[in-house]
Amino acid sequence: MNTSGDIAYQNLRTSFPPYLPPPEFAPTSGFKLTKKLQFPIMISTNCRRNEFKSSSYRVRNSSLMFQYMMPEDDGNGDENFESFGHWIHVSLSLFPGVSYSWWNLDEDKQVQIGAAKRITVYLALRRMWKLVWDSNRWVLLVAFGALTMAAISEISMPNILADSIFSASRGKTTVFARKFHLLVFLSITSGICSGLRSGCFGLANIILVKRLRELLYSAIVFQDISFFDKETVGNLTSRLGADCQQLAHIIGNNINLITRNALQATGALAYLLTLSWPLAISTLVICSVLSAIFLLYSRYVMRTAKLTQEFAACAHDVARESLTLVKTIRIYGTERKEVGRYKQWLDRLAFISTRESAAYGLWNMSFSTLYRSTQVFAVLLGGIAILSGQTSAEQLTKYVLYCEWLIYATWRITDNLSSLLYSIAASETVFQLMDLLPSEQFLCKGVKLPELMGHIQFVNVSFHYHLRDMLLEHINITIRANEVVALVGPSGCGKSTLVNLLLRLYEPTNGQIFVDGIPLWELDIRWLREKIGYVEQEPNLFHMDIKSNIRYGCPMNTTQEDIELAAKQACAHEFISSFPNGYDTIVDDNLLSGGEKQRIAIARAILRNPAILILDEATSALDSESEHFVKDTIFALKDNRGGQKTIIVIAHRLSTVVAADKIFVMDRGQVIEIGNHEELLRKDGYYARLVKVHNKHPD
Ligand SMILES: Nc1ncnc2c1ncn2[C@@H]1O[C@H](COP(=O)(O)OP(=O)(O)OP(=O)(O)O)[C@@H](O)[C@H]1O
Repeated sequence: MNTSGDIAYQNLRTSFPPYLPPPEFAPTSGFKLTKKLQFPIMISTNCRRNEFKSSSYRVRNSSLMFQYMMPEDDGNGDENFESFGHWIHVSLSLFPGVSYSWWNLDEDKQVQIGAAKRITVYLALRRMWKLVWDSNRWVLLVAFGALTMAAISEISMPNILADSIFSASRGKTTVFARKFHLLVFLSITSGICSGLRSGCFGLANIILVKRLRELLYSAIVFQDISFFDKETVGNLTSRLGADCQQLAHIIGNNINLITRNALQATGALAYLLTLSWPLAISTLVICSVLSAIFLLYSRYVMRTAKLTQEFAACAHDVARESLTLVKTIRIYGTERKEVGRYKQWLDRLAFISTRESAAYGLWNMSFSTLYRSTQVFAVLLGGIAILSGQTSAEQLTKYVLYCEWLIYATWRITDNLSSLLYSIAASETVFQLMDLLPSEQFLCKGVKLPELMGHIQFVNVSFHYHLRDMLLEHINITIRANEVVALVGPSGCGKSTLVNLLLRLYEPTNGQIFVDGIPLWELDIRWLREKIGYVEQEPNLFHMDIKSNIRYGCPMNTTQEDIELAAKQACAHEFISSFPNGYDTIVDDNLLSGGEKQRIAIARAILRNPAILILDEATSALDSESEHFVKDTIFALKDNRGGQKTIIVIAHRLSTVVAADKIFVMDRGQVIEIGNHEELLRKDGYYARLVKVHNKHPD
């Protein structure tokens, strides 16, 4: 790459990072910045276009923002010709439809979201209408009743207004008084009805957003765990927040205003037709032209809406992630990098919004021009009609007033229609998520056994995560009821995954898991999970008091004494009691140490007196003394508290596993050794080697 081109390119990248491809896709030679850095500046089409196209950066869309690079001048170039070509290029870029048009949108994202099923305006409206109607139909009935009354009152007023003025000018006192009283009556009616209309539609907004969020949230919560592996939390919360709010405007604002203005427009048109049909038709023609322009504009709005929605969700996701990991960011000093990452999405949002605003400006310009020309046209035609004695000044006044109403109503309709289409476009992803069927696990009612013994069998089980290689291969293990077993093996060999399969968080790719002789998928999974106590490596706490955190998800009624006993067994009572508010202290994920969180999670698992207890590195953050105490208590619980327990322990510390009845040694997704501590030592295999290493470097 030549030096000047290289530096220039780097400068451009620094200034406009989202709009230029990364350096590996940059033109390699023969490019320099032109002298004319005028708006809009572009990337020359002679550069390595195909490479640009194949990259994730769409130069076609973005280049047209501000950059202009031309092949390096060999010294013989014709300046005038270059300038002329430049301006042609610039002028053409202002028109939509040209491949390098300024109006082209950054549609990389659309490719990704293209899977979202298209929804028609009718279907979206019907769904939203039903949501409000089913919750409170009276709100809608009163709202539409008030809307109709207000619209009729308002549209009658210009006619009566003109009648009053002209009756006064003609000295007809009685007529004037009657019209004046009518005006007062209509003013009061329209005032009351408008207030009622706004209030009821506001209420419909609230109902709709609440129902949308309820339904969307419950649709999301009941998805398979693998769904959450694919979707980001920020994306989902953005759908629940901003997108639902956007959708709620459809009934409360858009439909409300569109219906009101449609009624007013119909009334105005009816009056116009009675006044003068040629004038009415000329106004109609102008309204039709406006509608045609609006159609073009609305199609553009639909596309910008979807992109805005997606980019906003991505920005939200980045912000959520950065704020959640703020400590890591501070420690690694990556604040600026994170701001840059967030800004990248804001830039893309601004890119779309700029075009959207420009399109809105154009649309408003067309409207204003046509609106004014209607008035000019009316005065011209009306003036000719008055001069030739075909119409009166009163009729012309009424005509001009109603003409204004008609055009104004048309503008309000189209304006709200564009906002409606914007929301409908945003509704696609929301409805798509809402329509997801709950996980199979919640749809089928499985078998509930009278008692869970805790006999577990993995028969030829294989498994891989979505888009990953096979992780577990042909696992055949048996865990007898009331046995304590340990899973041992190097990090990443699939120990936690094995447990995830037992909890049915994922389904095996092959093979079957049996619990008490029944295939796992035949059992009522909620019932089974009630009987399992699970403590994960990095337990999470909810933002609520410690007592509620320990009691969380417990299927039976518990007293304060039960909670305290469980906390004592988990070695948690002492530190909880040291807090000023004891068990009522509000905690969350950030307010306790790792070891404290683990102890609360262990207390939570002990409290529910499970038939199967799974401890996945559950004591890894505890000091040795507490770990031994907790381990001894848990093992002692085995035959205690009204029922036996099968205990599965995953641990790296060998001190935790030596007491197990059976140890499964895993490596690269396979169980390679089975036996108790002594048996495995005698085998002198992988486990024995682990013990030797451990004895050399005890933790
Ligand atoms: N949700 C997931 N999606 C894709 N891959 C995953 C997922 N969860 C775990 N993995 C991958 O599966 C492999 C096994 O993970 P697993 O947590 O079962 O290992 P482990 O033996 O419990 O490790 P450790 O002892 O470090 O906890 C890892 O390579 C991990 O990256």
